[in-house]
Amino acid sequence: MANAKRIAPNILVTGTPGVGKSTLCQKLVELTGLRWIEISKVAKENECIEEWDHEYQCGVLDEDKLMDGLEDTMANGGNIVDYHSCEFFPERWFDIVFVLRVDNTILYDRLTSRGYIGRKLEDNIDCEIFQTILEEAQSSYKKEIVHELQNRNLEDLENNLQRICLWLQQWFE
Ligand SMILES: Nc1ncnc2c1ncn2[C@@H]1O[C@H](COP(=O)(O)OP(=O)(O)O)[C@@H](O)[C@H]1O
Repeated sequence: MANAKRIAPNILVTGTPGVGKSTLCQKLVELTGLRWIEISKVAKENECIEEWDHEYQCGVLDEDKLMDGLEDTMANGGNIVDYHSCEFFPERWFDIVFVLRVDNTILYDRLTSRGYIGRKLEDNIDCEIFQTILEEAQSSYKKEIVHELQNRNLEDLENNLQRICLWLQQWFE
């Protein structure tokens, strides 16, 4: 079994930028004590950025270097991985995958208040409208471990936290 040696499960939280991954992960860490792995941050700290994409104002990942660096941590389990893409992670790493979703009008407001404009703003809105990350997750992981979670407001957030904590409790049992 892929998770035979894990002391705790590995959770992937993914979705378009602005859907609320960091907010959810921060709360999950407080509730569960699991380790939060923010891929963008880890990539920067470990020099896993190959180049800078000027149009999108973001780094292009050296995926192989990043994966090698995370392998031992992931093998032990107990991690919540947070990233806006998911197809390049090894499938065996994750016990469950959550894809956060929001209505595009809500996402628009969140991204404009973050300072996104022009192409970067439009492409991220399109990414959500065309459910690109959900489809990416469904084609990269077993369908039964991929869960779509609406994350429009604080009530959704609360429900999502409860649902994930319940799943975790069952995993430990
Ligand atoms: N469930 C929610 N309800 C209302 N606002 C939220 C919710 N989740 C996140 N936000 C807000 O949306 C913005 C983007 O959230 P963030 O967690 O940074 O998203 P991501 O990590 O996916 O880019 C932040 O301003 C955050 O406060």
